[in-house]
Amino acid sequence: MTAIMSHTPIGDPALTGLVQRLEQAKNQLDSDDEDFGFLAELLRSRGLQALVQVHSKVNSAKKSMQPVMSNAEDMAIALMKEIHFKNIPSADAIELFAILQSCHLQGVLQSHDSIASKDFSPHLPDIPTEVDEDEETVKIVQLVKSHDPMGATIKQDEQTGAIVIARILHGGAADRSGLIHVGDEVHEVNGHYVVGSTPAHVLQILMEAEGTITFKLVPAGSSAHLRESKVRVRAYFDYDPKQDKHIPCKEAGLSFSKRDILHIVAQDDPFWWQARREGDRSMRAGLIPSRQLQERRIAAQRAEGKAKAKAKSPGGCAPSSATRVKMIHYDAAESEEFDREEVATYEEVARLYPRPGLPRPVVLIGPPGVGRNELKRRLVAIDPDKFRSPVPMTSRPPRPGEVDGRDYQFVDRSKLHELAEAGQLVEHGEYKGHMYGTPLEDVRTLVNAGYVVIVNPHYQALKYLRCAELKPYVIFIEPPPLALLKESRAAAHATSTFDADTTRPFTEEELKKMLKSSQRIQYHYSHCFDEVIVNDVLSSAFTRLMDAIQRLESEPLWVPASWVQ
Ligand SMILES: Nc1ncnc2c1ncn2[C@@H]1O[C@H](COP(=O)(O)OP(=O)(O)OP(=O)(O)O)[C@@H](O)[C@H]1O
Repeated sequence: MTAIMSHTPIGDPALTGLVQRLEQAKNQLDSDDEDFGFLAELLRSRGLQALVQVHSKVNSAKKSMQPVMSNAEDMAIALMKEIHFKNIPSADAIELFAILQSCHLQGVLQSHDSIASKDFSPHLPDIPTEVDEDEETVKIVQLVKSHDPMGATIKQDEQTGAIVIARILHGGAADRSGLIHVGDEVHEVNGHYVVGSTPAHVLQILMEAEGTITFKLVPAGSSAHLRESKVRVRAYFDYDPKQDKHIPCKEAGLSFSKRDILHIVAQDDPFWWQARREGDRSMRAGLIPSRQLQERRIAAQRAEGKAKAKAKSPGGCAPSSATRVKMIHYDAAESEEFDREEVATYEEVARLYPRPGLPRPVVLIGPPGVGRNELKRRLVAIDPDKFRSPVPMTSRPPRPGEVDGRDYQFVDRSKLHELAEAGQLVEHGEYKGHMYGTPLEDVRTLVNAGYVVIVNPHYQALKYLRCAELKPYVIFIEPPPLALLKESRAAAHATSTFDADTTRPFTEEELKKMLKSSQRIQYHYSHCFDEVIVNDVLSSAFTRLMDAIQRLESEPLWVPASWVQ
């Protein structure tokens, strides 16, 4: 009540008016003093006044409001990097790092950037005033034709024969107009009546049109509004829509290369997803084959490969189909261990930020003899307080000078068997009647103690190591081409690892074997690799490895989405 009587000045005229009206109403209405008091207090409250002020400011500035940047997210990452590399960051810097790292702030920055990079112009000319008599059921939409296609595909409805909008590409001209929806019937394009004609005819009109294109559309019963998904995937194959005979519209396709990160914006069509290349702020999404479609294609390619191999088989007597397919790519003897059934198309990914005190283990994969041990040894030697490698177990007795726990953990064969049975060994094997193995638990212990764990297991160990718990960074160490491989190994007097009992150089045959094995591993496991380092000149390969580890500690990197959720 007192609040009404005491006239504290109110800045906003609308609020002042409301308070005055309230006073008048109070005299006319038979209502509770308490209610009026409450309302008056609310209208005079500083909070509401501030809100109204902000609203008025935003309203008046609306026309001139322009985003100053569209890469706030990149800036935040750059800032985080800068803080990370500071020797002794201040408490404020550490707090800022934590704020920038929070997923909520990242979400806000991401939304800001998408809004900021949207271009809502160009301005369209006025819509013609003459419209159909049945104007309630017809809408006229104008789009400006530019180098960007209209951002929609059309098809002929199988039942009615009408030309309808088949899909709207996210961010394309049609999507941005907000006026065209899936299922809308196209009646006219630039004054050409197209009811009863074919999609090809409509496309012809569109191609010939210049400047503004005017559509007369009958809206779909329920407009299927598109909601943009947040899914990111890593592609495991190259795709060129121009080479794809089955894509509904080649111009609407999105080309990409193996390992590209794609932002999937729509998955409503089981065969054709819509996607943008991550970081590509271009307006329009493009069509890409869905996972289901791509898996079918790979299966069909394999079946075709099998059939061809069968046809070629001498004397018409084909070997077992599984072996035959392997022989197309490799010699069968060495391929038995590969899992032929795995079809890598897309993997859902998310960004993983470096976790202070919990470094990701580094897994070096590669063909035998390529130099993984050498690289690991150099890392541990350069900084033993930072890099550690688990000590393997063996069932063989210690040799003179060998120390238990330093060179090997000397254990009973039964212990190694037990761990192997329980799937608790990263890798294990038999050599000259003795068992060897690296316990998974030892990797865990070192990671939790804050060490950057370096392991160089057999590629099949990826099955155990590549998991959400350990979140490893997998680097494939690749041999250089044969000439350079021969030259570099000879110059360094490299010792062959193919024969453990002698210290002789690699033979040419062994180097060729290394290259072949490298191709095989890459063919089957490249979807597990985060990076490939060519071990040509040892010192450069080592520098690249150190750079990779530094990135790992300072940058958010893409990992399987399940590791982050
Ligand atoms: N870039 C290089 N140039 C010259 N020599 C190299 C290079 N990388 C490694 N070597 C040498 O090649 C030999 C084999 O390397 P290393 O033992 O590290 O192979 P590896 O990949 O661990 O093999 P395996 O998996 O069979 O144990 C060693 O003598 C090593 O010093």
